[in-house]
Amino acid sequence: MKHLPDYTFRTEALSKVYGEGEAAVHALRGVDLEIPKGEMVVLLGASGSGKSTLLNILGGLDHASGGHASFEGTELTSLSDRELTLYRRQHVGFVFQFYNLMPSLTAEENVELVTEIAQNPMRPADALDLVGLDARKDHFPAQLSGGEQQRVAIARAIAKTPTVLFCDEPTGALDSQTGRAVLRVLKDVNERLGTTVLIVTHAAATADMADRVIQFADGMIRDIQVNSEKLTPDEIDW
Ligand SMILES: Nc1ncnc2c1ncn2[C@@H]1O[C@H](COP(=O)(O)OP(=O)(O)OP(=O)(O)O)[C@@H](O)[C@H]1O
Repeated sequence: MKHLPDYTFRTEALSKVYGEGEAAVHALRGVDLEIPKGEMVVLLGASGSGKSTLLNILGGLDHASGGHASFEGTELTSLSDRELTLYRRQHVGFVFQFYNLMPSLTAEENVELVTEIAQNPMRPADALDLVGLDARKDHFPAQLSGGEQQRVAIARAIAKTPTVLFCDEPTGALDSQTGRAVLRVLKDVNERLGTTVLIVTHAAATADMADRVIQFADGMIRDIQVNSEKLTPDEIDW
């Protein structure tokens, strides 16, 4: 019997239009996609090609205008706002370019903000340990480097043990050495926790460490590449 892979996400003819009439922007124009469980996926494409829009729809932050998108077989496009909120809370972690940490809280307290409302959280100290910051848990964001702050943001995102981790330009504000450290953490999360990881980035070299590389252009997928061999964050040519 043929083994069918389990998919975290599938989309079919997914479209998104912002605005109406002459001001309408067609951000997604029919996206067909399958993302198998547990993969690390990199989305590349020029500015304005629709990458963040796709992430926002798959992450339950925005509604599609047409087509289908499913998460583990559940149709996201037919969920109410309340159901999308529950979906995000249970299954989705987000990491953004700017870390969005609360400046008046320590690293550990920033992570606790999430674990307090999560269904099946890790201990905040364990999440910080996983990103290599256990020794910095009592530090405030201003006492941490950019890369360390991003690792706190990753700890916060993974502490609720999400099924999927969305990262929009996670290394965009970091130098190459610090960026590598952040990518090592993302790879670790993917491999050790089995979390499906989607990374939107302009750093094209990141693609070499992905299982799957999706190239976007003008709201459509231009190319999908499956890597038979992956490089480590230390091997990629930044
Ligand atoms: N809220 C919005 N209202 C109107 N247009 C929008 C909105 N969000 C995005 N767009 C437009 O949709 C298109 C796709 O934007 P999107 O942010 O998805 O692209 P992107 O590939 O993520 O770009 P970047 O790499 O610059 O982040 C762009 O033309 C953008 O201007």
